[in-house]
Amino acid sequence: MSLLTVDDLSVRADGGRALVSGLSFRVGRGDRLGLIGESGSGKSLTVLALIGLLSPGMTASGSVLLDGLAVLEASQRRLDRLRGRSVAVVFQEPLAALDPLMRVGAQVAGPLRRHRGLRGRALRGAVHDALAEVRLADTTRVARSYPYEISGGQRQRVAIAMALACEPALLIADEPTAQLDTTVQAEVLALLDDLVRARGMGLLFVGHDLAVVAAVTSRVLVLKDGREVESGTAAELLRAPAHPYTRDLVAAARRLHGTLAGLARRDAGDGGRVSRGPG
Ligand SMILES: Nc1ncnc2c1ncn2[C@@H]1O[C@H](COP(=O)(O)OP(=O)(O)OP(=O)(O)O)[C@@H](O)[C@H]1O
Repeated sequence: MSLLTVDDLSVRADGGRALVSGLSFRVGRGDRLGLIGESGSGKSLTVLALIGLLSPGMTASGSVLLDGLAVLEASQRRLDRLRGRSVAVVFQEPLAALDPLMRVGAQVAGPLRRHRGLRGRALRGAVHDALAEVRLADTTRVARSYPYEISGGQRQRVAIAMALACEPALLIADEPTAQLDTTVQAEVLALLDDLVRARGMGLLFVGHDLAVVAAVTSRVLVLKDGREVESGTAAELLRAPAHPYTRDLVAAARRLHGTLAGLARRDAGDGGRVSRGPG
């Protein structure tokens, strides 16, 4: 059974025109789907609709089945249970997920305590393990730090550790590396790639940069003005984009990263592992 099945999803503001229109896609365990589009194309509204977090005044129609739950019709209580357990989201800005006044270790401990019932020494050990798993060196120092005392890349690693703490079946990553500089971005992408593979999770990766999205996903859906304009394997879209808009995205990615040769090499042979740099 598919983990996430989206059928004819549309999102409207106050009954006005559709901001997202007729989207359909599926993500199964171990699948990696990219959702790509320029600013304002409807990526964030789609993500919010999938997890039942659209703001008041926005309405979604169609159907979203996430781990067996019909999200658009679900009660708040069922949605609360779903988030964290079946699906976790990593957003662009890690500070949105972190409390600025709380030490990092206490924040990572929160979901581990709630979802896994851990306490005392076992909980401290699990916090250490969660921080080590996202390749943070000196986990003791990081755990004692406040979010503003660590770097942007370290904060995003902490946000990923919190998202993974409840062992979700599906990870949604909404432009998780957009705020990071190129080297750190490549490290965080490689980390996500490894974690998703190791845990056999489904991944929905949202972004505006085709080189980045293609580096961690196998299929890509291109969104423009809230509609799908094209979809296919990442390699197909990079080599032979059919829609003019996709061609623009490929051209933009080439300009940004100089060359897509690294990705082409990956697709040709080294088992789909993410290259250490997006270009
Ligand atoms: N609460 C809202 N009320 C009305 N319109 C909205 C609301 N939120 C988003 N929109 C509009 O819906 C469209 C899609 O927005 P969305 O935030 O999903 O785009 P996006 O692709 O995620 O862009 P970005 O990459 O800049 O985050 C935009 O035209 C936006 O102005």
